[in-house]
Formats: sequence, structure tokens, C-alpha cells
Amino acid sequence: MELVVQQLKAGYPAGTRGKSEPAHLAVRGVDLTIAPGQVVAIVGPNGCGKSTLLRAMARLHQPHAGTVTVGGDDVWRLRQRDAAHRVSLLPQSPQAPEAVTVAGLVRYGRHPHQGLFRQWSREDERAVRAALTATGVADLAERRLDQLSGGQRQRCWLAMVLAQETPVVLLDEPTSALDLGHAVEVLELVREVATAGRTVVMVLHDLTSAARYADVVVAMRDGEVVASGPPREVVDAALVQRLYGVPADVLAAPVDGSPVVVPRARVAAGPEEAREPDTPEAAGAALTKAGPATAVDADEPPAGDAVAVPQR
Ligand SMILES: Nc1ncnc2c1ncn2[C@@H]1O[C@H](COP(=O)(O)OP(=O)(O)OP(=O)(O)O)[C@@H](O)[C@H]1O
Repeated sequence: MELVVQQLKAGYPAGTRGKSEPAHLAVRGVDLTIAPGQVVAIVGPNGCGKSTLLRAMARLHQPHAGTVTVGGDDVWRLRQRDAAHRVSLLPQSPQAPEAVTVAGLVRYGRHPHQGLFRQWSREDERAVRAALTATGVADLAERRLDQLSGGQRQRCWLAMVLAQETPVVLLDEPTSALDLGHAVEVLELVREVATAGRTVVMVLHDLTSAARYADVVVAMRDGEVVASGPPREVVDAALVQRLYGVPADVLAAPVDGSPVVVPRARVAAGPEEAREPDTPEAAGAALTKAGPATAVDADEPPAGDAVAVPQR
């Protein structure tokens, strides 16, 4: 299902001011058109408005102006239940009911499918099982959520969102608590979800993962989109500098040429660093400082720190 955002503005009122006059505009006129089956990664510094944008797209944060249409309908004109049939959201810091089990949590994902004349069915049970299996938490189904690790919990929340089986899936930092192996699994799962025809928009802080797994990278700063497009066209050293104020080298991954972002050490080299490094850590830091001043050619990666690039 196509997702279109037009001139979206969203913010937060301060005390006495009403919704029509937000004290702080966190999203300042964003336009996006996302095709069915696309994976879009939204990146940008803390506080630039990524979560506010996602929440406005999910009909959870009333925009100040602009529209969000899913499948041709404005989500803010749909009934909440109808919107929940089209869009699901994994929030950044979800809150669970006390003592809920993993299976119990994932069943909440089927809530929009329940109704007066639509009781719990085999179809719901199938969706819950499929989501538990896809996220690798089926063996935790009867455990209490609050007794799991942060990464396990994150995968359970993702299972809940997938069980909702919406054509548009919004994920706010779905890998923030995950180790490398589980992060790769989740990002590969995201690709599978998109291959099955669903649209995925995810907020990621790791630019290299965004470039590896997304079809389109949307870069935000100060509530605005400053760049968007295929990762190879968008992710470069200038973007990293503009978003984060960090000098970086952007290499091409050997496996597929997708951009790999390697930030440079910003500590100025003093007389001490001129000496031979005597530990592996010091040697790595010295190599980083000695790296080239501009983005390097993909065929000639610089000698320097090892860069872990998971293969897709
Ligand atoms: N409930 C709130 N009330 C008032 N201001 C808020 C609220 N939530 C967020 N903000 C402000 O809106 C701006 C955008 O916040 P948002 O959470 O959308 O940023 P973000 O890009 O998702 O950040 P992060 O990467 O840290 O998660 C920030 O300046 C933030 O302080």
C-alpha cells in the first residue's frame, strides 16, 4: 500500500497554547512518497523529529498541518480501528501491561481484528504463531515479558507489531537493543516483510545498516528532510558531516558496494601520539587518524580499523 506524506507539520504545545499553535514544531513540512514493498530508513540526529514523524504517520500524534494518506485515504479521517488495519507502529519505548506473557503481548497485535461479531479465531492464532516464529521468540511464548532481557523484549514487541499484519509497518529503532546477530536477523526479516509486499519505514541510527537494508534513506535534520534517495546516492561523507558534525570516511562494502560509514577520531594528535602505539587499541586509533582526508575509492580501502559489515 502506498504511503504519502504531504507538507506534514507536527509539534508539541506548551501549556496554555492549543494544538493549532505548537510551541515547538518538531516536524516542519515533510513530504514523502513511499511505494508498496519499499523499505525506507529514516536517519538523523537525536531530537530531529523522526519519532514525531512516525507517530503522526501512525495516527498517534495529531499533526499541526499536512496529510498522511495510506492506500489513498487520509489516516486522520479513518476510524482508529480502520487505520490500525493499515498501519502498525513499533514505538521507541513501548509500555507493556504488568506481568503480561510474551504470547499475551503478541495477541494484542490482533486487537484491531477483533470486534463484536469477530471473536478470536484460528486466523488470529496463526498470525500470532507466525509472528512469534519469525522474530525467534516462539520458545519464550509463556515467559513473562518483564523477566526477559532488553533484546528479547524488543523482538517480542516486534512480534506484536508483525501479528497486526498491516500493509504498512513503522518501526522506531527496531534494533537498538539487539546484538549484531539479532540485529541482522531483524533487518533481514524487515526485507522479507517488504518482499511479501508490505511497506516498511524504520528509524535507524546506524547509517551503515540503513544503507545496507533500505531501498531509500531519508535524512532529517531540525524537523526537515535534507536528503532522500537510494543509499548509494545519499549516504556520503558530506551527509554525515551535515547531520552529525562528524568527519567520516564512507567506503563501499565489498559484498555489494553499499556505503559503509567509518567515523574518524576527532581527538587532535598531540606529541604523545607521534610515538609508536604499543597496544592494539592505540594502533587502531593511530591508523584512523592517519586515514585519508576524503572519501576513498571503493577499490582501495585504506589500511586502518577493521570494519564489521554484515552480509545481506
Ligand atoms: N512529548 C513531548 N513534549 C514536548 N516536546 C517533545 C515531546 N516529544 C518530543 N519532543 C521534542 O520534539 C523534538 C523531536 O523529538 P523526536 O522524539 O521526534 O526526535 P527523534 O529524532 O526521534 O529523536 P531521538 O533520535 O532522540 O529518538 C525534540 O526537540 C523533542 O525534545
